[in-house]
Amino acid sequence: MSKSQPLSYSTKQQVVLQLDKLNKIFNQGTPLENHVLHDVSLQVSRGELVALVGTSGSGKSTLLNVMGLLDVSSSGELRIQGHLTEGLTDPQRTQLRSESIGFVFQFHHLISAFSVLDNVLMPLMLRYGQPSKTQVEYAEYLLGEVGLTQYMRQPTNRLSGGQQQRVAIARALVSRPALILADEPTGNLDTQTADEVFELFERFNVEHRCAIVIVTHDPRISARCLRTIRLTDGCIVYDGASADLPSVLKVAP
Ligand SMILES: Nc1ncnc2c1ncn2[C@@H]1O[C@H](COP(=O)(O)OP(=O)(O)OP(=O)(O)O)[C@@H](O)[C@H]1O
Repeated sequence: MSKSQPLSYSTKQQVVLQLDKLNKIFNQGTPLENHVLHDVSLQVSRGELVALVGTSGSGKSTLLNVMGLLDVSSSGELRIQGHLTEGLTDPQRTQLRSESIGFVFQFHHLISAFSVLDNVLMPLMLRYGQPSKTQVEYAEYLLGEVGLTQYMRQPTNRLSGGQQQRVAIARALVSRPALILADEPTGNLDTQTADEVFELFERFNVEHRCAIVIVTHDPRISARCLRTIRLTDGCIVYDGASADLPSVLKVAP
């Protein structure tokens, strides 16, 4: 699978993410062994907006990292857009990740010395080198969509936390990924800014039909996702409509 050879998955593929009996054991076989994810099975389809919730240490970030090919599982199967990921080489995993997945983290990970526009273009520059005119225009369009046209040429460190998170969302979308993985993207924002940022996720979820999995401790945010997956000690204890989540499982954080 060379850099110039796109992966041959069907764009009609509706299941974007499929996990089958996935386990993650840190420090396996040592006295520090820590079995964090236990037989996690789930599917996420195109256009779904899913909240991933659970108490601190329940394994949410670990699961998100494995889903995003940032970490490997210890056993089980993970498919991204139909591609079985076990057995892929590192370059193949990188290619699949950059073609299929956009990431938004709590602390945005922007490069402060670069302009807002260059930060958004970064995934494309890493993949293709110099971005094309069409790609630059799309990045500019996305910055318009997140309300940052006037800041495009400024370094990101001049922006507020909410504005920086908007840049991170535009950056996650610039490759037109089928899947967005967001780890507490509103965690360090005030309530109003968190709501505004989440509204962007909602909008892009509808307009671009990307699947979004969002780790959150905020019950207001998870309630606005149609589906909630709840982890307890690395096991899925609930996967269904957010509206039907039993109140005993709603307890924050
Ligand atoms: N690299 C690692 N090596 C060993 N153990 C790890 C590693 N990363 C995470 N863990 C352990 O995995 C468990 C789950 O951590 P994780 O960060 O996934 O939880 P979380 O649900 O995201 O927590 P939080 O809500 O506090 O972010 C914890 O016991 C943590 O100590």
